[in-house]
Amino acid sequence: MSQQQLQNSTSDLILADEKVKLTVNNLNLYYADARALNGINMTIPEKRVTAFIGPSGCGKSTLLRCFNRMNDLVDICRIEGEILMDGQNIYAPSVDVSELRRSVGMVFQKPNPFPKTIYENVAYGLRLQGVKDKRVLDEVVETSLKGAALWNEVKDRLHDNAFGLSGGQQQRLVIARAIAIEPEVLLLDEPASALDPISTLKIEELIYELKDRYTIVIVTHNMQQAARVSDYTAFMYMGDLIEFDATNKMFTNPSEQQTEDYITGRFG
Ligand SMILES: Nc1ncnc2c1ncn2[C@@H]1O[C@H](COP(=O)(O)OP(=O)(O)OP(=O)(O)O)[C@@H](O)[C@H]1O
Repeated sequence: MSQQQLQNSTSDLILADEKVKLTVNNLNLYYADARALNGINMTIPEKRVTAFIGPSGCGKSTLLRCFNRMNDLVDICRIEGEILMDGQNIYAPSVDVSELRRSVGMVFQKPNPFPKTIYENVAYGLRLQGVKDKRVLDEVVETSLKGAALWNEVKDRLHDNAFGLSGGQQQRLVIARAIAIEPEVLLLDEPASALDPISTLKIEELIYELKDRYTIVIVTHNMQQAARVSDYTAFMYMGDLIEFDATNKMFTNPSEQQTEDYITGRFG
């Protein structure tokens, strides 16, 4: 798939026509007394790729981490408002956070395979769930590695240590590990920023293929990447959501002057 095809295929989308997967209502987030997110309201459409762009420190990663409650791990972090997934508030007291993180997988900037074999990295989540049947594990490892476009490169070395893979292969392995437990949402925090251009292109193609099955939210510093891979783009600035629209519209005819200034490189 060429980069041109990646871009053109996303051109005629309208947010109002989409099925909603996640809804953010009046979300404020504080690190101690400093407010990092200011009254965010947005909907993330199902089985689409949504990109968060904006200058460093504007709150992209903070907002992304709200979707699987990773910010719970930060002591000084406090949240007001709600986030609904399929209509249920993921911040309700009854929510099982481990279960939420099973449904909402996350991949970070730096590939973080476990110090285990390629096979065991992918099988890890299933083993945690108590799956022991070798046929089931073999099958999930194979389908997940195929799903992450890595199978052909590793099928003859499944029992080698994952650290022997290249950075780009490690990142696809981490994606295979994430999809092995069949999440509904995949959060990608600058997944290609540590990779060379060819590995980056492979990750972008992979994102394009995965969106048929998952709702994908990606934080990226790279505007060309946002334009290539995403269906929808959110532009953030200093904790505010400035504009959120179909990517094609945002990059050709943004509604807000601030968005235009940012995407044309006038600031940020
Ligand atoms: N754990 C934390 N403790 C205190 N402040 C934090 C923490 N994480 C982020 N912040 C602050 O919250 C604000 C938003 O940061 P965040 O990392 O979400 O921005 P970002 O847009 O993802 O930036 P970048 O593109 O540089 O990664 C920044 O002012 C940052 O310093």
